[in-house]
Amino acid sequence: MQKSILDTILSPADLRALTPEQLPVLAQELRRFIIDIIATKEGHLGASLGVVELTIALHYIFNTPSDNLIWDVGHQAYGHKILTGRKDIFHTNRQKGGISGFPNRAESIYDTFGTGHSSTSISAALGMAMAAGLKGAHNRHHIAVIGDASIASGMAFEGLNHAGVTDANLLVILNDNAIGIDPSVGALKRYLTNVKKGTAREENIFEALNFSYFGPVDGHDLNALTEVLQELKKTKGPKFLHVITTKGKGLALAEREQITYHAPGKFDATTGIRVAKDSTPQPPKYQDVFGHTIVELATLNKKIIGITPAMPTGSSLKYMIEAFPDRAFDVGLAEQHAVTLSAGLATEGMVVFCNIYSTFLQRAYDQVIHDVALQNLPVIFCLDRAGLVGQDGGTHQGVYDLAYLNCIPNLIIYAPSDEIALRNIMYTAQQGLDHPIVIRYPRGRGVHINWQLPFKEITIGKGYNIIKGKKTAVVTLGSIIKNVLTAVNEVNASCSVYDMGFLKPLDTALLDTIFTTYDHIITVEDGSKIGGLGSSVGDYAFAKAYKGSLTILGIPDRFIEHATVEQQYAEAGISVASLSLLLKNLA
Ligand SMILES: Cc1ncc(C[n+]2csc(CCOP(=O)(O)OP(=O)(O)O)c2C)c(N)n1
Ligand SMILES: CC(=O)[C@@H](O)[C@H](O)COP(=O)(O)O
Ligand SMILES: [Mg+2]
Repeated sequence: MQKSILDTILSPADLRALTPEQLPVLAQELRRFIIDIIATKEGHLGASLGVVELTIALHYIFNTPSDNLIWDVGHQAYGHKILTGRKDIFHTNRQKGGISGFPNRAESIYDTFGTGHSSTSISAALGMAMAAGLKGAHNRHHIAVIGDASIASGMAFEGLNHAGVTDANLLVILNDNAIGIDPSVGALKRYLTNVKKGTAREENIFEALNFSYFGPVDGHDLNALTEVLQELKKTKGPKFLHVITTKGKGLALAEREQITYHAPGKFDATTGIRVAKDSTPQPPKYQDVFGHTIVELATLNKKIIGITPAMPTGSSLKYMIEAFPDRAFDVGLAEQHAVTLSAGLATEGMVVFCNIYSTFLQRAYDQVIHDVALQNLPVIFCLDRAGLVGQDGGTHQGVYDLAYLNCIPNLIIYAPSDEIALRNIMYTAQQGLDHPIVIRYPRGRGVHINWQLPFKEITIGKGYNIIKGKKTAVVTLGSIIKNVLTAVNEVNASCSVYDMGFLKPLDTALLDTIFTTYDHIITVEDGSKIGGLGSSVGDYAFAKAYKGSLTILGIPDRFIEHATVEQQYAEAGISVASLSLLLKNLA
């Protein structure tokens, strides 16, 4: 059988040997290859399909990896991976032991900078360009490809602001498809739309920032792309190229339903139709419990406001945005702004639910301390995707929140053991607390089919005994209790199980009882072992001169890479099997 052009590309050097006429054929093959693999292996789809031509053009014109190419977020880098020697292992994408779903420096010399969180590419590329300048390597090019949602983030502006006063050999390419995961929002989006329509009356803002501006260019026209990139190669200093693309390009359904096809799960590679989900009733996703409960509460409490930074679908705040468009806001890809905006709203007595994925709140750490906790403003943070998140891997793990929040005064920190507890703590929090509260819950589904029960108030700072046993107490919090209870039942362990619920305030009265009752305490959490529940219990045990032994289980002091959540639990020693083994040995 005759080899496809794609089969002959083992590295960008092979790509650069092609004639310009061969490039559109390669684009077709590359698109097909991505679709065929992602249809069964799952992953991010729309973003990579949208940059197929741009990816080919960049590796064709620039001398990668000597020229540095950085993909912002990195969820659109599948074509880049395939063209840079990873075609044969692309089917292992996002699986344990396989390649990462994001650029990763440990994986390839072509992945010049690890990404996953957005809006870092301009700063990183500028750093590389400045270093090259200092080393006298003035001919090397440094390219940041950033999306229209990601460029609206503060960090991207910080990079542009600095780059504009340098002579760095930096090329920023705006891949403008007018959508993030959800449609892009904000004044910048409006401006970019006007630029595309030729109706922008303002001075070009990128030129105003001292960038040489090129575009807008059709990002699916390989001739236009290669031509403009050649031109850019000859232009010195900071340059900006505005490329217009369609997310999901080449798969009709993905073009039409861009939100769904950002990461569609399994689908038919020919039709694009998604594989039907099991129709038997299932417990709800935690995100939907949040999304529907906030609508219920907002109906009763007119002061409730909902905030999300660019994740209305992922957080399910979209339900409130639909129901109460004047009280629920997608503020764009801007976690820092989301937190301080929430603080501002709280100063005026609004009851603000600020929903941010655990991993993305890392961006707004100072805002949590300086703008919320220090001023003791009762913002209600809902941290979705807390704990281990599975295939997104190391960049997206929500395992640091308990530790990085534990040390902040004034914060209440709660991890519901199930979706009913999530609902009840949301109800409790909106009644008015004296402090800000962080509610952290995992990716995925809860455990109850009937979860929409009447609200019950939760007592702040109170933990509970769930199972009574002898000698050993297992002390836990959050949804990981499911693994603990399953393990206890499986091995018929004669231990007690405590659901602390709150990391802060810690139920020290309950701990006092536990210290006097048990010789051995095991803490279990799906957060970093350092600084979370185990650390707090350990500190308190030390202060109380507890004579028994303490075993702390949680996420070890290393990054947990992509795998299924179950595999990641096993790696951390908190899977049902690992807990069963531990409890069995105790018995
Ligand atoms: C700091 C941060 N917040 C949120 C996200 C989640 N996220 C991943 S992709 C994405 C949208 C990116 O949109 P855009 O930059 O336009 O790229 P596109 O998907 O359109 O290629 C968001 C919000 C993230 N990765 N990082
Ligand atoms: C690339 C990125 O950051 C998002 O697309 C993320 O993968 C979403 O995660 P969920 O699938 O958990 O919403
Ligand atoms: Mg976009």
